[in-house]
Amino acid sequence: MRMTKFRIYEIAKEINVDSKEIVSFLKGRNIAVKSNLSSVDEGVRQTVLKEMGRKGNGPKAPQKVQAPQQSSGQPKERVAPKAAPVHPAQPAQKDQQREDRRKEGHNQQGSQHGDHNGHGGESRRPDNRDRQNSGRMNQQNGQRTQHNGASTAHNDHNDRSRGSQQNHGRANGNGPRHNDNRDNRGGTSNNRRSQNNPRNNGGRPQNSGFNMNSPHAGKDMGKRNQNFGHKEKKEKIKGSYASRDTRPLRSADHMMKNHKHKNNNQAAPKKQAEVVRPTSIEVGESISVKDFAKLLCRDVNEVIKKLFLLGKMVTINQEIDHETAELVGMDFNCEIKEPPPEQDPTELPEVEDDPAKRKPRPPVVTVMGHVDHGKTSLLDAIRKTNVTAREAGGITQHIGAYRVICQGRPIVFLDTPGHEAFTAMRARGAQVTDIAVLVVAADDGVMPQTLEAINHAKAANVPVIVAINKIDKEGANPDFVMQQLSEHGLIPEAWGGDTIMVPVSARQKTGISDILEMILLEADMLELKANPDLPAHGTIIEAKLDKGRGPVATVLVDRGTLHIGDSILAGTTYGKVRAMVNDRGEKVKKAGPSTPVEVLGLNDVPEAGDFLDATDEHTARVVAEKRLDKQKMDEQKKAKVSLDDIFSRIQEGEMKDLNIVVKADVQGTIQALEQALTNIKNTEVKVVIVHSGVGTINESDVMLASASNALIIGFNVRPDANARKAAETEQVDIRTYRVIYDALNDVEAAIKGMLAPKFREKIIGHVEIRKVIPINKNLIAGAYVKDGKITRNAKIRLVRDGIIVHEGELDSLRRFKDDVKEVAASYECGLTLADYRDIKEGDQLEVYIMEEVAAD
Ligand SMILES: Nc1nc2c(ncn2[C@@H]2O[C@H](COP(=O)(O)OP(=O)(O)OP(=O)(O)O)[C@@H](O)[C@H]2O)c(=O)[nH]1
Repeated sequence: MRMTKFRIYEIAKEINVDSKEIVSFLKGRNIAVKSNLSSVDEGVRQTVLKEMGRKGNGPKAPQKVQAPQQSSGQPKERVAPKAAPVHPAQPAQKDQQREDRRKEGHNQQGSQHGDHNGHGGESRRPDNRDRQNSGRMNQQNGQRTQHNGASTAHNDHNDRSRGSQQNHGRANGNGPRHNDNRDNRGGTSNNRRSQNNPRNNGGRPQNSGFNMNSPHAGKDMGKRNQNFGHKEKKEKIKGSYASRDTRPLRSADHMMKNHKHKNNNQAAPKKQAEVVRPTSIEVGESISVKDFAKLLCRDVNEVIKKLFLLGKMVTINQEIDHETAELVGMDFNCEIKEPPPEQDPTELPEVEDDPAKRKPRPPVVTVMGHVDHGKTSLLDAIRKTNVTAREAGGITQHIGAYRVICQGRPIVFLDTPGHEAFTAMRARGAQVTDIAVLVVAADDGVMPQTLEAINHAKAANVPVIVAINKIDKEGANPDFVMQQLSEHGLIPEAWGGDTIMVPVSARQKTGISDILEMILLEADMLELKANPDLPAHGTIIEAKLDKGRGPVATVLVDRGTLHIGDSILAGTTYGKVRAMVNDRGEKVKKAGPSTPVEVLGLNDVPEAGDFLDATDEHTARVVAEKRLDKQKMDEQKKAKVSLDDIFSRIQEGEMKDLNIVVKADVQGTIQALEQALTNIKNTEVKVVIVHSGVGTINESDVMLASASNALIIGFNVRPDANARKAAETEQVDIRTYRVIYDALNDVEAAIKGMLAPKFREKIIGHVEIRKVIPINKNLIAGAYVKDGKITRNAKIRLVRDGIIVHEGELDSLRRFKDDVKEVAASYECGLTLADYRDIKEGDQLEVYIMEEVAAD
């Protein structure tokens, strides 16, 4: 910015002292000045104003004003104080003085203003000093000002009249007397008003200040033109705020003028400071031209012009899109940014987790395996040998997870063996397990649940370490187990694969430290790390309502550190950590990464698998409430993948893989089905068999399907009661078939979007055959309705040991000797099946109807 220079004589006028006095004052301070024409910078000027201003404003000042060289000859506009910033204290005083004097002068002059106006019209622009002192002059000149055309009084008169005009301008509308004099102010007054007092013209900047209502309008024009000359000069000298750059800033202009009006001397430099415009702004998808201009700090017309040049004809209230705003922004050297995405009210803002600040953390292990292969025994063996023995005074306590120490390093074990808890957790989106230990009994080998466990671990992408248990037993054959596992993709390291397999005996506690060492080795490979210095984030492992303690949740912290007193949010619950208890029943004050602790202080019982976060109290409560609202809404529309909506989900791009769990009565069928299903070709979707097995569809299948968002296809098999219940709560679609072709057709049709079933099967009850009585040639079944009901018209499915042996209809249904339409739960009945006689005691009947599905 160009440095503003001030002439000595200008400063002298400003503070009513002799220029020579200033020259000598400056010389005395070793500031090189030659004469009153020398110029000084703002700093020097401020010094002079400060040091000499007091003197200048003293009682001597009025006399100074009358000095001839100051009241005539010099182009006073050049020293117009608007351009010259002064010490802030002074103008305020001056303003006050001026206001007082204005009142006095005004009272004295009364209506005579009009008479003086003719002179005033030809007068020059007043300088600041004149205006400042005009009140005084009015007082001083007293009678003299009443003589029209008196040449000696002319200047004074002009000065005085301008002084009063200015004050009128400020006070305009405040009283009838001021209004009376409105016209008298003529061009000069209007000119000044237009520059100095936007309030007088409704805040609109006017260039002319020409008052059309004035009876002197014509005269005013002329005067205005003259005054323009002055004004232009002044603008040139000052690099004025009225320049092109600043003019569009109407509101800022307005403010400046108001400000100026109060303090003429301060205006110009401030004005320049306010012109600073943003170099970047945020604009959403669209914005109105008006708002855009406001953000840019530009006049709306400027923006419209730019848009016009871009070929867009828009009006002030019209919306422009982000891209257009970007183009305009470029022209104005302003970057147009996208606003940050809106925060999901049910989620906490992401915490910055700098990988460089992460520190190694202990691994979290889950033990899985087939029933009775020794999962619990292994967990007990590990706990006993590594917790109670090594950590004195510890009374192990079941909190859902525990820590053991091996080679001085902790390992965390989840207490619930089996893949059920693991998968249930995963179904909720939480994956706390780093490593899975698969227990396989050396005397039993790979069993159905072993395979399930393998598939669960694979689906979760968790590395598996195999514990070949019960090696102490007679008939134990670890090699055979290894071979079996190899067939299912787990090839032992000893055979060139990458699966660690450790022979152990949970009963004799052998191989325990080996397996722990292997866990640590695997953990090292995984490079498990977490930053302990962040706000805590963890997963709820277990939660219950304790009579004495209220909601108690076991949390496994996975990042950050949880402290007593932290405000926490867990699923839809929230609260403050009141107390924490570790797996040895000790009270702790903090819990870092991979530390399981019981947490007290939540307002309700969260669910296992919920995430826990430490955050501020308000956020915890608000987010929990929002989650509760969302949960309610979601429950209404929650649905897992079902054959019926596969197509629409493919269309929406939601589904790339169609995950299927296949269960069948014999292994051969599974293979055939798997092959046929994976052969279904579609460009958008790929069929993935996440698990397959022989036997009844069980709860574990449902949980795996839920976790993998899969559907279950059963071939000649049925879901058991637990599976049915789980499928209902987890909203898993189970489809059962008796002909491979039907199954393939359905899947294919669903993928192609052609599956439009008009009927859907609805199971209405379950009946157990308790006795089979042959009467004549018929076989009558004495049956008991276990749940729901059986109706005469219903269809039935005869299931023996989880396998469907017949599907058909009833021939008759009786209670005692009467034919009945239906028999309710807990009643006995007699029934015969249409065209089927192979009924045995213990057979189960699944009773169902085909329900019409409402068209979408
Ligand atoms: N001989 C021998 N028996 C064992 C060993 N480990 C476990 N057992 C026995 O095997 C049986 C089943 O052991 P659990 O630990 O209950 O097996 P699990 O896998 O937890 O069983 P579920 O909880 O029913 O799934 C028990 O009778 C144990 O005593 C072992 O290393 N050697």
